[in-house]
Amino acid sequence: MNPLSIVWEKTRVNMEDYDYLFKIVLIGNAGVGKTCLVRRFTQGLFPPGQGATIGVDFMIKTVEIKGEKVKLQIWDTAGQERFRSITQSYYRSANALILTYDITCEDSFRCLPEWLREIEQYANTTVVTVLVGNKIDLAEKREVLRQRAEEFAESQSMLYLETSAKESDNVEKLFLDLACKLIREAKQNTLDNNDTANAMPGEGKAISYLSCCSTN
Ligand SMILES: Nc1nc2c(ncn2[C@@H]2O[C@H](COP(=O)(O)OP(=O)(O)OP(=O)(O)O)[C@@H](O)[C@H]2O)c(=O)[nH]1
Repeated sequence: MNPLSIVWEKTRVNMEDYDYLFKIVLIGNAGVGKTCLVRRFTQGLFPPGQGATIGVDFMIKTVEIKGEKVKLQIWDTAGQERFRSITQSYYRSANALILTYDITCEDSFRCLPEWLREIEQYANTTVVTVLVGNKIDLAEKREVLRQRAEEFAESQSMLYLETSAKESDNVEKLFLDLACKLIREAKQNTLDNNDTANAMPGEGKAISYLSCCSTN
């Protein structure tokens, strides 16, 4: 077979590999559990002695929702201040941001307005943002009341969820609910743009969503 046709075949297969492609970026203070959330969701494990992320890490997971294949590109950013200029460059093309804090660490909650300023400055205005309070397995050490976090999230038009990467509480729900919301918005957007006739499987829907989705 001509090598060119092999390349074309592969491209064609890849294009049909999924119905939607979404980019999700996790942000938040160092040590709140971003990497553990990603690894719990993508690999089903809680890594022992997880070290700090250097720069940005990347994982992919494809899930099936109501018969449609959804490819999630998940970007795990370093929370440390010194990596901020690198991580900011990943906001722009994100379809969704998971802003994470640690329910046992008041400081990580108090920094949220600073993170929101970053989002406002660097992310697309249409990005979907979810606030996540992680480490709920450490209930006895809780420093941030759920109601306070819920009210804060509502005031900022963010979705809110509490998770435990360690115990696997709400981790699947976090990513799957987010994927469902992104699909809904992509479909709405496709309808609004009336461009379904030209959409290629695994290609057109994501592209039209990426370019002009509406959120929250
Ligand atoms: N008890 C408990 N510990 C957790 C949980 N999630 C993460 N941790 C612990 O918190 C620490 C930091 O976790 P990471 O996932 O590395 O945090 P991070 O937000 O990615 O940190 P940076 O990469 O520095 O930004 C590690 O010691 C984890 O074992 C959780 O749900 N429960």
